[in-house]
Amino acid sequence: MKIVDEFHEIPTTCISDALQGLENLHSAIKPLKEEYRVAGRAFTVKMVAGDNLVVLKAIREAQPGDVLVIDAKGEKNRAVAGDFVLGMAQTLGITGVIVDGVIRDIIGTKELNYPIFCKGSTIAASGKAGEGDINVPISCGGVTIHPGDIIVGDADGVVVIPQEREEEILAKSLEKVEKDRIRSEMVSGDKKKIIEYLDRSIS
Ligand SMILES: O=C([O-])CC(=O)C(=O)O
Repeated sequence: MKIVDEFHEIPTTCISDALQGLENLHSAIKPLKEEYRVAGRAFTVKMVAGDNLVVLKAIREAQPGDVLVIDAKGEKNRAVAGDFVLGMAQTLGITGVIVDGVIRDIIGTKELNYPIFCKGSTIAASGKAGEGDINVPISCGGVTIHPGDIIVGDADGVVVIPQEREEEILAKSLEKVEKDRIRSEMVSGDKKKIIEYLDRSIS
C-alpha cells in the first residue's frame, strides 16, 4: 500500500500524538462535513489575502491525488473559492482542499461531497489581480508546509506529516492506534477495571 493510503486509515488524533501535537493546523480549520476524510500530498498555494487568481493557476498545475493547501492569511471576508472553482478542482482529481480562510456558496459546495477544510463561509468573492505563488513553502493554520508533505484531515482537523519524517511517523501513529485499542479493551465498560486503570494512572 502507498504510504499516503496507509495514513488515510489512521485517525488524525493518533498522528497528532505521534508528532507531539506540533504539526496540527489551527483548530478553526474544520471539515465542511464531519464525515470528510482526506489524505494526499500537499500542492501549496500562497495567496495575497482576498486575491484568488493564483488558486486557478494551482488547480491547473496540481496532479490528481494532490491536496490543495491554501495559505489565505486567515482572511474571513473574501472567499478563496466557491462551488464553481471547487467543483473544477474535484473533477480534475484533486483529492481535497485545505484553506486557512473561507469559501462561499456553502450549500452548493456541500452538495459536491468533496473534502474541504476551512474556517467557514462568506458572501464576497476575492479579486483577480494575480499575485501569489504556487508550490512554495507556506504557513497555513500556524504550521509550515512544504510541497509534497503528507496532509491528513478528518472530523477533528488537519495534520501535516513532514516528508522527511513520514516513515517514522507512520510507525509511531500505528503504535498509537494499537495502544488506544489495548487501552479501551482493558477497561471496556467495566467499572472495576476503570477504577483500577485510574488508580494506576494517578499513582
Ligand atoms: O469565482 C470565484 O472567485 C469564486 C466563485 O464564485 C466560485 O467558485 O463559484
